[in-house]
Amino acid sequence: MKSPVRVAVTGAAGQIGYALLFRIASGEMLGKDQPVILQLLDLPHAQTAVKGVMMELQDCAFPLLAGMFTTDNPEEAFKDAQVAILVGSRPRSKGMERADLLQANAEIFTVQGAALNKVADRNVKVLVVGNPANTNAYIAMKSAPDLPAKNFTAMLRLDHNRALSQVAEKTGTAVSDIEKLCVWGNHSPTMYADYRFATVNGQKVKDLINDQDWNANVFLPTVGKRGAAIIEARGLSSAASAANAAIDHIHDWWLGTDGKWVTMGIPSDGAYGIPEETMFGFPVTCENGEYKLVEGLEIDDFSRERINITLQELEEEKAGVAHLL
Ligand SMILES: NC(=O)C1=CN([C@@H]2O[C@H](COP(=O)(O)OP(=O)(O)OC[C@H]3O[C@@H](n4cnc5c(N)ncnc54)[C@H](O)[C@@H]3O)[C@@H](O)[C@H]2O)C=CC1
Ligand SMILES: O=C([O-])CC(=O)C(=O)O
Repeated sequence: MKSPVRVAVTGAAGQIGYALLFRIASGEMLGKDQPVILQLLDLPHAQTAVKGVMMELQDCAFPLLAGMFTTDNPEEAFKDAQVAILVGSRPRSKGMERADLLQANAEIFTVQGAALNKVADRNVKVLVVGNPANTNAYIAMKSAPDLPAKNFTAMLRLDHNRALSQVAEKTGTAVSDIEKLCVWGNHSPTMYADYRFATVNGQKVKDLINDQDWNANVFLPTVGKRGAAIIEARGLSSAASAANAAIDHIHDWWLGTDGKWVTMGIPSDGAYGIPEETMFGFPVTCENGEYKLVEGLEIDDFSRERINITLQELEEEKAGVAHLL
């Protein structure tokens, strides 16, 4: 039996938490032979609700759930954590712009970055889900100077999965057969989902679709505004699909992708003209617990324009929180 992995999850009482914790405990994230200890964080007023979720986790009798606790203290929640999924933040409500969220959430991520810096396992894999995810991840990274910057990532996987499904529907193919798709930039409507390199059963997706008008005017807006469409329809932001994307992101980072491309928000090393440290969605492959940037892709004029738009938004978000760092 492997020794348990400590997984910290913030916002444990929230709707993403409810869709996420059971799947972590059942082994879908780190493998069906990997015991886990859940270290849950939420605000003081939410502790009773987290205890209710823990009662349900207990009632599932998951063989891989080796322990769990809840706390409102980040330094307790992140103690020795090997995986930290930072979900807790204020979600966007109907009519609210993401920029409005920036300020309120920035403060949360300076505190949590500092706590990770102090108490987490030195190889902790951090995934920021709470919006604005890229900038929150950047803040956490900058607040944790003693941890390697590469340990901090932001969730672009939901955009990636949304793009996969749209491409599969358009081409009448199976999502599982599509390879080499990626999403560049910010987790926001400016993200640039890019199927120029994608293949399905060896055929080029670009040739199968062969419709730049659909790309620019249907595909990109559909993927980019999907979160808002779900809020409009449900009255609540995406939760199950977001939790699923978080599982995919950590699963692939931990267990590898067998050479397949996935999208992760990672601190830039300067590649593709993205300034160093910018938390940016890039195509990566994962192996031996590390992600690796897919390098050397050609960036055409349309792509450069789209990448610049999402980069500019990230630079503005970064400037908006500079006084906190
Ligand atoms: N990156 C992505 O693709 C996606 C990100 N999101 C974001 O995920 C976040 C969470 O969404 P939901 O679970 O739907 O929200 P929710 O409101 O249902 O749950 C948030 C939870 O976080 C807790 N919380 C707030 N501040 C906290 C703090 N400082 N420390 C610990 N816990 C704290 C709240 O008490 C609450 O239990 C939102 O920011 C949302 O916008 C949602 C969907 C996709
Ligand atoms: O749009 C939102 O606020 C929630 C979110 O991040 C998404 O569904 O992509």
